[in-house]
Amino acid sequence: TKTPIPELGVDTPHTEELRSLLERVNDWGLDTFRIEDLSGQRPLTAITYKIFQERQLLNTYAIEPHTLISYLLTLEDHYQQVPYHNKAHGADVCQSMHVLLNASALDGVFTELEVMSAIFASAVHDVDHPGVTNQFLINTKSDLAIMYNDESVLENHHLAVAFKLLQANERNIFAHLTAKQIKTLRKMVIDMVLATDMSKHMQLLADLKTMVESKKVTGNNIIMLESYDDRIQVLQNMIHCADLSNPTKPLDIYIKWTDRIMEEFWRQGDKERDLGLEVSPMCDRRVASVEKHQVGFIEFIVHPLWETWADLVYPDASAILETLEQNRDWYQARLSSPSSTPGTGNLSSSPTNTNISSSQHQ
Ligand SMILES: COc1ccc(C2=NN(C(C)C)C(=O)[C@@H]3CC=CC[C@H]23)cc1C#CC(=O)NCc1ccccc1
Ligand SMILES: [Mg+2]
Ligand SMILES: [Zn+2]
Repeated sequence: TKTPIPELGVDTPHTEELRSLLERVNDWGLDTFRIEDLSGQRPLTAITYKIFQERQLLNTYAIEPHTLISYLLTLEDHYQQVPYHNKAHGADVCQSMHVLLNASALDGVFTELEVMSAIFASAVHDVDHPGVTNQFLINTKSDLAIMYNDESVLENHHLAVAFKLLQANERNIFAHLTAKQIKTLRKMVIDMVLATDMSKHMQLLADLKTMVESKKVTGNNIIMLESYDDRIQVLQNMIHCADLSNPTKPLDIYIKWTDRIMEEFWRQGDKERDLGLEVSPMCDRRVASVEKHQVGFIEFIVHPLWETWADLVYPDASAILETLEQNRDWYQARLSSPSSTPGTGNLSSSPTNTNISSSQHQ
């Protein structure tokens, strides 16, 4: 005798439009911002519920729809209202992960349980993010840094919150899994979310490159992964790619994510300045040397990762890599040519105090 669940899992007057947008849940570049508006500010619940249905996970694991909705709504409410690391980012990484899992080179490679672990991990991966970096939490001797001894502080916290929320019976979506299945799921989710700590990036990428060099495939180009280490390594790189996927999306969407992360970095810089701490790189809104950071972020972090991922699942991620390179070229062209705005002269040789506001992105 519970209240009936709305068709799309969330209460909205835009059912028709939201339904047709969610039909495109398998496509790269789905507009998460539009889903946020049409779902009554419930992008994470709407998208994750759709993906669980799409993959038949409710049937496979006897998950009660009410229980899934109850968990997702509570999870979503535990994402903080910060500029970037909010519920829309959680929804975006979850949907990006869902698309990456569909690569034909990975067809039949992962079990249903591994797939559910990956979708769950991406949905929860930044829950209760306070909008500041691990280094900031460590520098300010925060309770979280004390709790986790300065090691992957945020990522440990996201995991603890996500699993804590499962302890209520009405939210325990894994109630009908066997003890062995829960043990496997828990370990894989922990390994994936911990891999989203950027301090693990270089090691993850090095291991992925080694795997690509020694890649073994079946007759129809499907990747063979024998050990747990190989399987979790691919899933860790997959969630890391999803977490670093903003620059691979359509430019208008990429720019919106960039505006959000910069505002979040700049607010951290404001806090550091107020606390008399040294302002972190990328975090000073007064010295936003955007061009240097932007090129650095894509050139040294995002492109090397996606180039290697595109090798692993060749040719499934080629269009994604192409969009990334187009977006990079667009930014570089803008930053090296004289800006249309009078008085700023040639940006690339401009004083570092050139502050490219988001309005100039258009
Ligand atoms: C979406 O853009 C981003 C999205 C995410 C991040 C992250 N950075 N980091 C580290 C590398 C500092 C994290 O640990 C975060 C947490 C986990 C994963 C990655 C996150 C950075 C950017 C950027 C930029 C960047 O330079 N734009 C500069 C720029 C400004 C205006 C116009 C164009 C470009
Ligand atoms: Mg994170
Ligand atoms: Zn994230």
